[in-house]
Amino acid sequence: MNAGRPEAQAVERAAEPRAPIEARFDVDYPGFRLQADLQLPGRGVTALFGPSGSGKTTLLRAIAGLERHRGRLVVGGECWQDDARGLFVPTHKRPVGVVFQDASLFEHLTVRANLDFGRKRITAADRRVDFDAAVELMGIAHLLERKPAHLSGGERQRVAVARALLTSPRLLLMDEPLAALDQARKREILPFLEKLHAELDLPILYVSHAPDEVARLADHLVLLDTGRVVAHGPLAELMARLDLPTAQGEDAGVVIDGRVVEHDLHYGLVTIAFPGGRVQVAHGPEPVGRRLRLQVHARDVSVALSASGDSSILNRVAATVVAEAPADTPAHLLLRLDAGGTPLVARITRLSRDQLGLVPGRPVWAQIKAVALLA
Ligand SMILES: Nc1ncnc2c1ncn2[C@@H]1O[C@H](COP(=O)(O)OP(=O)(O)OP(=O)(O)O)[C@@H](O)[C@H]1O
Repeated sequence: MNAGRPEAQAVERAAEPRAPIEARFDVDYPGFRLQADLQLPGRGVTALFGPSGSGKTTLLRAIAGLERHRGRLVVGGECWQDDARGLFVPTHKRPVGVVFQDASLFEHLTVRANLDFGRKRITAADRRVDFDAAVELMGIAHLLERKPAHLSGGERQRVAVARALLTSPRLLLMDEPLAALDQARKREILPFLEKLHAELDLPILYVSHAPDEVARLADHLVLLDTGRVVAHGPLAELMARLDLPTAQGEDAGVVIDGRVVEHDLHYGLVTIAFPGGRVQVAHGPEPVGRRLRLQVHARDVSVALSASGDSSILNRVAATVVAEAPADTPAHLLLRLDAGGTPLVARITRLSRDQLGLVPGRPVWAQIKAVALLA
């Protein structure tokens, strides 16, 4: 173990802007074509999101170099593939960590030996993630002497993530790492992935078709459909777009990054502020100043013309109607609202729209029935 070694660095916490990831690929399978030309942020979590068969895994594997397709790829300023120059860095030479749906650990080795396998793939000089730090980050210290057969699904995935980190990657690729887990295991591992995100300055590409995971973990979103990039950009911006498939269905809604500003111990509420407003939600342990992500579903937002407090709905935010779009039933529509710079989406009936005259430019009050705290 590297405990106490002065040169061992737990994490990289560089504050300087990171070179973006440039990925251009043209994949031609019989009956399926993927064309992507993306510039992705060099830090944070980018989710590749889309329906089954849209090309998420194909794109991830092309980036890992597991399959060779036509394209160009630059990560952290290093070119890993450039067809124009005949350059293709083979996958085992790329500083990339990959975590798949099934943890694919060596069953005959202990957790410690599995982790050592990851660590020994690179020379001491190239090591940027310390053994103890990776173990601590994934909360697996108590599992080190066990064999994988004696781990739960969530624990296996945490070991797989730690093993990937110990290869000191410049990029972490995760292909539906939670898909094989039940809801309880998923809930167990999500906080570790959040910690990974918060503490490591390592860009992560995360394939998922679960909207709740994406809302919770992603900063940036790439929406794929039948091999095409439908849209990509910051998560909050894309979730508020009415013209994208994400605006439809039960999970439609916005994510808002806010900050805890006050606790009301008497009523057990915590106030979270964001540009343009504040909401109160059931009290949690989060200290004042803590940044939190909120999710507000379109189905939980209604619209009123006055700020009448004559209702049990606690959270009302002044907003302006920006635009409307069809919803999933002919009776409903989606309204995009602007609450002092923070977008909200409301799913209301067409009848209400006409009765209240909710046209673009109209000042309104957004009544928020429920707010989910995501992190
Ligand atoms: N090696 C291959 N040869 C031929 N076709 C392939 C190959 N790999 C994937 N495909 C096809 O490419 C398309 C995209 O598959 P891909 O696995 O990338 O989708 P996905 O978005 O990750 O789907 P899912 O969410 O179901 O995992 C599919 O139609 C699939 O059948």
